[in-house]
This record gives sequence, structure tokens and C-alpha cells, in this order.
Amino acid sequence: MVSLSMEIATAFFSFTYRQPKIPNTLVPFFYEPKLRNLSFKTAAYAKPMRRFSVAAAATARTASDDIDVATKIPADNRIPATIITGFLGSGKTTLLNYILTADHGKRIAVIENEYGEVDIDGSLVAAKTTGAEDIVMLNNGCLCCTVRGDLVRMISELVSKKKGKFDHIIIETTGLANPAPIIQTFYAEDSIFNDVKLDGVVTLVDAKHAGFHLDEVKPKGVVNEAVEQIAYADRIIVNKTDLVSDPQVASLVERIRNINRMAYLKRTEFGKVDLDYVLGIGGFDLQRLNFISDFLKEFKEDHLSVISLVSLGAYDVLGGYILCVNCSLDWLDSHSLLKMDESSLLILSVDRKSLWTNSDLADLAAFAGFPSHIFVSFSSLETWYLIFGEHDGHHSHDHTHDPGVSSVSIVCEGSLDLEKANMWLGTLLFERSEDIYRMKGLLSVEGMNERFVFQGVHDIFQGSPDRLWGPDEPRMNKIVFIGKNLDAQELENGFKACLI
Ligand SMILES: Nc1nc2c(ncn2[C@@H]2O[C@H](COP(=O)(O)OP(=O)(O)OP(=O)(O)O)[C@@H](O)[C@H]2O)c(=O)[nH]1
Repeated sequence: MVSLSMEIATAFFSFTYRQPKIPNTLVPFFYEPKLRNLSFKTAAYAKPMRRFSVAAAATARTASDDIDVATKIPADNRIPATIITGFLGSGKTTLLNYILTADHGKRIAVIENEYGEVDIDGSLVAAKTTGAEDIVMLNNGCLCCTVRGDLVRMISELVSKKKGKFDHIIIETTGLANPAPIIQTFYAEDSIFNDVKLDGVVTLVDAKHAGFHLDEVKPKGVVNEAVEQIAYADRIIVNKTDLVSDPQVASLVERIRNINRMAYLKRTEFGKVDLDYVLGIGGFDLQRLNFISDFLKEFKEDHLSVISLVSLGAYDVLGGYILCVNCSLDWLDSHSLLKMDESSLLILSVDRKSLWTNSDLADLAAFAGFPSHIFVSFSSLETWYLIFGEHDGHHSHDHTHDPGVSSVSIVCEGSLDLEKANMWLGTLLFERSEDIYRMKGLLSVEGMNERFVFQGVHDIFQGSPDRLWGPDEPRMNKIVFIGKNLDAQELENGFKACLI
């Protein structure tokens, strides 16, 4: 396996290294949008309409790099990390539990990020003490925005204190995470990049409710997380297929394919997939190349006016109808861009430190006249990300969550009158199930010796007794609602009215 990917890596390297020298500096990129004419000028005399600044910290590559590349590629012993993402309630924790309890012989460290300040998922990860080496919770914000620094610290800490004690890291994002900034963390932070490699992004899609969230029209500047999560996936799991008919699944799959045609896709119930589908995806080098190749064949058939633009040998292999812009863009010539149209593909092989914002990409795409087909690779040997179709590329890089979506947490001691609680929740779901995306709770029910755990995703609700309350354990209720237009006071009053 290692030798195979080394071969591929070598092959790919030997292609990609056949490039013009890329300067190790900031490279400005100028163009005149109206003319659809790209000219490269030096900063001294250019009159830029808009500037792309690419913080290209790429290693300078010279012709001599072509020589004996094989000997220069060190074995990649970094710890693989998998990001499990997917919209609220799509089945991330279910998949995680399935992985942790499965027989794969891997020692896994888990980082769980929850939306809402009350930790319920931590309690629901069944294998806390068995399958996982370590479970760390990140509850004070969303990984993709406020707690990105915490993720960096946490991974660095795991590596420095526990290296050798685990083989894989799994990060479960919140259901409202935009994976892009999380992915970028793996490339942009040296403290992570040197020890940890992103193995893949696994996205769960709720077969019953995904359509609703994909359709949601967000306010301007607000990201649709459900779309982003699919767009950035390496592996897609269409989960909960037991809740819908085959034609409904087929139509959802078609929808997903319009967002991301590159990812592998499987249909499942309760996240039951072969583990090698989600862990150790690692062969992005070869697989990705083959995949891109397959994708491009398909693309070529669908779009007759595919252009013929090849700058690098590697991409010759793929059929010669894509433009590859590598890192600094400085060798991109006007001739190439002029040939692009709506059916063209732009492949950006972006060095991990070239922190392009999506609006940079969108501007470039708009200028080049092909707003929806951009591949982004964060480095020539790493995973390719396809921003495609429904993804409009116009959101800001540090995205804004929908301000209408919030979480309400209630924590209080006491025991619930089961009948009253049933009535209250039943009515709430009957009236508000569209707005209540997610509900989770650990409840103390009068007369019950066990904790009662419940979960809800829109109108689907389930609950069951969990472990026994400890003899001295305070009977605390914890409940979290995530959804649209939630009235915290009303929810709290309703809940408290059910207490004995
Ligand atoms: N019917 C059905 N229910 C499922 C399936 N997979 C998961 N569930 C249930 O869906 C609910 C949500 O599952 P979770 O695994 O907690 O979803 P999640 O994505 O981790 O949720 P958040 O972390 O809140 O975003 C739970 O009640 C699961 O038991 C499935 O394939 N079919």
C-alpha cells in the first residue's frame, strides 16, 4: 500500500515538478475584467482593476527537482485525521460510535465539537471507555469559526503528549460547520501539518431531511452549511435510507451529484459502512487522479465545448482539457484564460499556505467566465476539492452562520412528570418541527431509575433509558434545541412546567 502510493506520488511529482520556477514571494496577479484579456505585468507599470494576492510560500521548485524525485519523497508517517461532518442529526455520532466499536485494530483519538454549550454528545458516544483512546470535547463554539484555535491547540497537545498512543484522529464537527476552514487548518498550521495529515472528509447526509436544508435560501453573505458539507466531501454517506423511498433517495443522490461529483457515495442505515470507506482513505493521490480523470471524461461528454488547455504534463494524462493554475498563478497566460468559457474547468493547485479566500476564487471564476467549475487542491499531492454546481463560491471565507439559527440549552435539577413532558414535546413538535432542526436531551423522569436519553431531528423523535443514575448523582436534566427562530424563554418555561 505504501509502496503503491509512493509510486503514484512519484509519478505525480515527476509531472508536477515540471513547472516553471515558482517564486517564494507574494505574487500579485493583475487583470482587466472588461476586456476578458489577461495581461501579466510587473507591479511597476500595471494598472490593476483588481488584485489577487496569493501568499505563495511554495517551496521554490527548479528544474533540478525533476531529477530523481523518487529519492526525495520521504515516507509520510504523519497521523491521519478524518473529519466527520454532515448537517444536524444526519448521523455523525451514530457513525462515530459504529467506528469506535468496530474491530479495526486502530487506536482512535476523537475530537467532538458540539453546537450548544451543553455536552450531550459526549455522553452519547457509547464507546467512550472502550473504542477510543481519548475523547475531547470542544463545546464553546463552532470549530469552523470561534474555536479553530482550540482545535490547533488540541491536536498539537494530542500529538505532543500522546504520540504513539493513537493511530488516527477523528474530528466530529457540529452539524452547522462549514468544513472549508477546518480543512484549511490542516494545511495552514505548521504545528498540525508537520504531524498530522488530513485523511479525508466524510459527510453524512440525512436522506429524509437533507433536501429541506439544501433548499434553504440563506440571507446574503450567509453560508448554506448543508451545501458546503457536501461540496467538500471525499466520502458521502446518504444515511437514514430506511426513512424514505428508493425514488426519494435517487432524487437526493442526483441533487448531491450536482454539488459534488467527485466524492464516492454510499447509501446506508445507521451509518453502517465498511470502515475502509471512511478511514485510511489516504490514497488521495492516485485515487484522486483517477477520479479526476473519470470525472473529466464524464464532464467532457456532458459539455461539448471543453477547451484544450494543458500546461503541465500531469494533466496531459487526464485528457488535456483543463487549465491548471499552480500556486502563484504567475505563469498563467492570457491566451489560456481567453479560451475559457462556461464549460471550462479551472484547476487551482493551491499551495497550503496560499490562503485564497473563496471570494478570490469567485472573482477569478467570474472573470474567466465560468462561475461554477473550479477544482481546488491544497497541494499537488493532497486531496482535491471540487467547488461545483450549486456552490456559488460567494460566501466569505470566515463564514457567517445563519443568525436565525440558534441553540437553546436548558439545564435544571428535578424530575419530570412523564405525561406532562410527553404532551409538551408532542405539541412542540407538532407545531414547530420544521423549525426545530435538532433536539437532544438527558432527562430525569420521576419513578425511573435510569437516565432517559432522547433525540429528535425535525419530526422524528426517539428516546430510551440509558444508564442508572448514580446513588449520589444529582438528577440533572440537560436539553438542547437547535433550530430557527427559537424562543429561549418560551422553551424553558414549557420545560420547567413539566417538572414535578
Ligand atoms: N431511522 C434512522 N435513524 C437514524 C439513522 N442514523 C442515525 N439515526 C438516528 O438519528 C438521530 C441523530 O443521529 P446522530 O448520530 O446523533 O446525528 P448527528 O449528526 O451526530 O447529530 P448532531 O451531532 O446533533 O448534528 C439519532 O436518534 C440516531 O439514532 C438511520 O440510518 N435511520
